[in-house]
Amino acid sequence: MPAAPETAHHTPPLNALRLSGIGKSFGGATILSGFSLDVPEGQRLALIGGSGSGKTTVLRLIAGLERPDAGDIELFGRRLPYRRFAGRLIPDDPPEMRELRRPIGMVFQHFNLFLHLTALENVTEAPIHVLGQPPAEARREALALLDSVGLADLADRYPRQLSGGQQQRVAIVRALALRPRVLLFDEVTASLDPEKVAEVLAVMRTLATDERVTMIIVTHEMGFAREVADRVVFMQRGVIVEDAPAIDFFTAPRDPRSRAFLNLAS
Ligand SMILES: Nc1ncnc2c1ncn2[C@@H]1O[C@H](COP(=O)(O)OP(=O)(O)OP(=O)(O)O)[C@@H](O)[C@H]1O
Repeated sequence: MPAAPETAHHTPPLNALRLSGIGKSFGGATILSGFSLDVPEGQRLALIGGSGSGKTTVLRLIAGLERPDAGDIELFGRRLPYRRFAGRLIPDDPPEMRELRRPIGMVFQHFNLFLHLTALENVTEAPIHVLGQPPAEARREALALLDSVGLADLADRYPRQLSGGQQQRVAIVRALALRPRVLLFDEVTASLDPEKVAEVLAVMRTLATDERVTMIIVTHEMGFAREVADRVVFMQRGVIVEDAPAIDFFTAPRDPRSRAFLNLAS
């Protein structure tokens, strides 16, 4: 059947993210080779796989914490300006790079909060000093966000005075304060005591109902991935083994390696 003609009423969703032919090695070890992935705007993608399969590296490349050795990264249809110099890719236009990456927020396994700042100051730091938001307005918005995750009363505490689950909720709010269009979550519950996992997953579940934000979630929590993700990408040794709607992946995985992984993970 011929494809339906595209009209103003039927435009395909914009890709929030496109990775094409990405290569990445550390030392002599090739972690990713010819890695490609398109993520439409608004999608909730669970990126799963065994330890060392390259999931964190994919997130770090998107966030700009690592440089690709080869390939292109596009955010909202614009290619990140890398150019080849002496056999390596280097950022070509740092201001443009920063601007293109601004809509990306990342939440890490180990929270990465500033230990000398209170919860509130952790949240307002970038809005005030990076975005130039007026401090009073940034504080008002940060307090509302902290309130939305049940932390308004703890806004003046320092990270060491908070539990791991509370610190991780501050870290999520810190990412949200920059109004990201893409949120990257890297095993955000992996460092938490089991009883604190639920409170962080509850916050992420609420976030996942916001249709405008694209989310890429690296997780070992298969129950959570099944519940919030639209799509699952399963990686092994830097290669995508299976890429499927979440419902299909969890009920009828096609690849024997996916089946083996799910049996191990469940
Ligand atoms: N900065 C680095 N220097 C050297 N090797 C690295 C670096 N970052 C990652 N690696 C290696 O790259 C491989 C992939 O790591 P990555 O963290 O992306 O995997 P992962 O799928 O996220 O694993 P996990 O589930 O254990 O976090 C691993 O073998 C890791 O040791």
